[in-house]
Order: sequence, then structure tokens, then C-alpha cells
Amino acid sequence: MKNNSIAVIGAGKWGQALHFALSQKQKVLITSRTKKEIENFVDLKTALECKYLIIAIPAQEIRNWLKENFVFNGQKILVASKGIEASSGKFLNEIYADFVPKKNIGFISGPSFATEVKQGLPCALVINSSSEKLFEQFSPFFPNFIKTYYSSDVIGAEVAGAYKNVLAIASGICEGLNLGKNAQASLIARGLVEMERFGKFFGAKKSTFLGLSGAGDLFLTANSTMSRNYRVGLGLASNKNIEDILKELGEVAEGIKTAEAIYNLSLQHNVYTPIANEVKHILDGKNPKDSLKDLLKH
Ligand SMILES: NC(=O)C1=CN([C@@H]2O[C@H](COP(=O)(O)OP(=O)(O)OC[C@H]3O[C@@H](n4cnc5c(N)ncnc54)[C@H](OP(=O)(O)O)[C@@H]3O)[C@@H](O)[C@H]2O)C=CC1
Ligand SMILES: O=C(CO)COP(=O)(O)O
Repeated sequence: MKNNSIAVIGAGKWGQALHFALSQKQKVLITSRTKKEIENFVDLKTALECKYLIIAIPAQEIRNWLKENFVFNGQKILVASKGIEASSGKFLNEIYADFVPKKNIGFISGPSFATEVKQGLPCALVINSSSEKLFEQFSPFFPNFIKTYYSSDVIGAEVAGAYKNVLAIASGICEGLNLGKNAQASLIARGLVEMERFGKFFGAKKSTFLGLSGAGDLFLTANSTMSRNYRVGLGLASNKNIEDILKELGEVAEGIKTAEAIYNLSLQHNVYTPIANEVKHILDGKNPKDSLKDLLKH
């Protein structure tokens, strides 16, 4: 393994933005499923030989990708994905735990649209890991326009990053139905309470939901057409079917599968998650106006 070598795995929107950002300070390799014309693009084998890896592939694909491609040989890893595996209800840290020791892995969270990061606009991110040393190792790789914070609340950051995608779909629906800014602010505020309730059940800290990973990323994503999940919500409000919405989007919208995961987990553990449940029902074909009536019921 080469000392201080870094590679990004997954050259989608976020992988490419992180590659751009980290390349400001040092040479960073990048690889992906599909070969791309990007500087320092290498094959997967070469990337896996790096000491530091940043993995940016969709949450639902991670387990298979790890099974088929990954061999642990001491690498330090940052996970850039945000989602919960729908087929199992597992959080990403649980999936990675079968392949990588906990002290070798961290999870990125916080408000960070790839498009803005790729323009070098300022942003703040959290590196969540049981190991503060891992944060200290990765932090110097980030450019001056990204401020990094450390948190040990891995589960809190994971729940926040995944849940806000579902709430962004809900917020897009709210906007698409022209329900007004009062309704949208209420939805986002209640959504924050809901994600905290869900997170606390799994051991998350309240403070995580009030910071960058929770309120920060939620306010960003649930308020902007730059969010893919928000755009899914807009499409659902105009009665488009989900296949057409996804074809138009051409990129991942993690909130779709995460809504299913939250719905199942909340049923299993009896956690009250009314907004996420309605998003799941709308994705399954319920009329959004009926969902609204159900959410407003006393
Ligand atoms: N975009 C953003 O602003 C942010 C995104 N994220 C999160 O990062 C993750 C990735 O998002 P993003 O990059 O935007 O998504 P994109 O849809 O832009 O790209 C996803 C990438 O994942 C790769 N991929 C898909 N399926 C597989 C698979 N089975 N095996 C290996 N690679 C696969 C694809 O590679 P290829 O193109 O080579 O086929 C594709 O480039 C998501 O979890 C998202 O929530 C987090 C913060 C910000
Ligand atoms: O996570 C993101 C910003 O922090 C990106 O959100 P979308 O996937 O909805 O575009």
C-alpha cells in the first residue's frame, strides 16, 4: 500500500465533486464502474491499493459492491453515501462492519450539494467515526474551502443524512402542490423532530440533529430544486409515475429506497414516523392530497 495515496471510488456527481475538492491539495486517484475521461482515472485494482479511500456509490449497491470487489488490507475509509439498505433495514455502518474494522472507517455528513463543491464554494462537513484519529488523518486532505468537524455519533449522522432525503421528497411534494411556505416550514420542522425520534431509538445523540448533519442538511435539501430528492417530490405532486421521474433525473435519489427502509424499521420497532410513512405510501401510489389530509388529522 502506497503511503498517503488517496482514491475516490464512484465517479458519479458526489464522487467527482469530492475528487475535485481533494485534488486541490494532493494527487487523488478516481475509479468507477464505467470508465470516464477524468484526470487520474485508474482501474479499481489500482484504487484499492491506496491507503485512503472515499467511497461514493449509492447505498443500495454497497453490500454487493463490497462482496464482489473489496479486499481489506488496512485501508482507511470515508463513506460518502447517504441512505439505509431497504432489503435489510441495515445502516451503512452495519454493512461496512462485515468488511472493515470500525476504527478504520468514517462517514461524511452535512449540507453539501456536489454542484457547489465542484465550484469551490465554501461548505462545512462532518466526519463521523468512532476514531478521532481517522478524522485527524483525513481532515488535512480537504481544501481550504471545506471546513471539517469531528463527531463520534456515527448512527446520528447516518440517520440524519438518510432521513433528510425522504423529507426532501415530502417537501418537494408540498411545493408541487402549492401548499404554501407555512406548510413547508411546518413539514420541515416536524420532519426534524421525526428524524430525531427515529435516530434516538437507534442510539443517536440529539445534538447531531441540531447541527450540520441534521438541520443543516435538511434545510438545504428540503428547500432546493438542486436536490434530486426534492425534484422527485415535485414530480410526484404532478402525478408523474416514479419510473418516468427517475428516467428524467438520471441520477440516484436515495430517499426512495430509504423511505421503504424507514417504514419497515418503524413498524418493526414501533417508532412514530408519520411523514416518512406517507412518503412511502405516495411512492406506492397513494394520492398526495390524501396523504396531506391524513397528516393534518387531529
Ligand atoms: N450529489 C450530491 O450532492 C451528494 C450525494 N451524496 C450521496 O452520495 C452517493 C452517490 O451519489 P451521487 O454520486 O450524487 O450519485 P450519481 O447517481 O451521480 O452517481 C452514482 C455513481 O455510483 C456508481 N454506481 C452505481 N451503481 C453501482 C454499482 N452497482 N457498483 C459500483 N458503482 C455503482 C455509478 O458509477 P458509474 O457512473 O461508473 O456507472 C455512478 O457514477 C449517494 O448516496 C448520495 O446520497 C451525498 C452528498 C452529496
Ligand atoms: O445530500 C445532498 C446534499 O447534502 C444531496 O441531496 P440530493 O441527493 O437530494 O441531491
